[in-house]
Amino acid sequence: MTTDLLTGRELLQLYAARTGPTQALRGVDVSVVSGRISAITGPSGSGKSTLLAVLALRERPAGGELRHRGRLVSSLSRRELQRLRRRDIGWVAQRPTHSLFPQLDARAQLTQMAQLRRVRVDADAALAEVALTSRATSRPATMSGGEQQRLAVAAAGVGPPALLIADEPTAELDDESAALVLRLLRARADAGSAVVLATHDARAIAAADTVLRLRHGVLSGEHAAGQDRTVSIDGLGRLQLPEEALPLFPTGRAVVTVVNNHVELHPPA
Ligand SMILES: Nc1ncnc2c1ncn2[C@@H]1O[C@H](COP(=O)(O)OP(=O)(O)OP(=O)(O)O)[C@@H](O)[C@H]1O
Repeated sequence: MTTDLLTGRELLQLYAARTGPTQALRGVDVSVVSGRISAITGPSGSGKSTLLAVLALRERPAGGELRHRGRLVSSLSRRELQRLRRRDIGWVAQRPTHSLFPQLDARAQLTQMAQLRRVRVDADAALAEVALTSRATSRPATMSGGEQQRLAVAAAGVGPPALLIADEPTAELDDESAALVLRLLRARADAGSAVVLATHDARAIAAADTVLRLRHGVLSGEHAAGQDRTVSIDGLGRLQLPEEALPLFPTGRAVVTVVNNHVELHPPA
């Protein structure tokens, strides 16, 4: 089943900085679809983690409109938001220990998550899925970074949740661990979760159904696997060219020709 779980229009996020407000998101339109993996990619500081935090309902956007199953998120009460975050949204932080309970062993991480979400989990099967059977009674602090990451993804995926969000889930992983994590994310998407990743990792990008590219807080491109890339054009007609096209326009100017039903851009002669 593929349906829009979240839709964001003109999302804006600002942070206070010493030099004045930083615009981390500057008018992002995005749809998050159940049953699919979306990868958000882009250079460091382009707004990936910020967009994840907004989509995970952990941060309120400073502007724009975010809808969850058609309802305006800004109209939800604090209690409704808390309930959604606890029951429906799995979150894997950039540092996996930030999304794990430090005092619980690996098996208890999964059963605790199941209790919070009011679902059942076969914890041993879930640990086996990420090759952590031998670590069932280990706490996060005694596990390697890769094991912590696999555990964090397994715990976030209990349910499965309607929305599963992971910030750089494969960045520090060797190929074998990355494949396990990506397989688990695919299994959760197949079970109905909308999966959203922020990633620089070519392995994760290749595993996604849709890739969104952010640059300077603006969505500069989007493409679904096997399809042409599309870019957003805002109400004023502005678009961002793909990064690889920029060297064609070293002066920052282009000659624009509208030809029948398409537009051509050339460097000035
Ligand atoms: N809490 C905050 N306070 C102030 N500025 C912030 C905060 N969080 C993010 N920013 C700024 O917002 C912009 C976007 O940051 P964000 O972390 O979303 O980027 P990113 O693409 O995830 O980067 P990275 O790949 O390095 O994790 C950056 O300029 C960053 O410095």
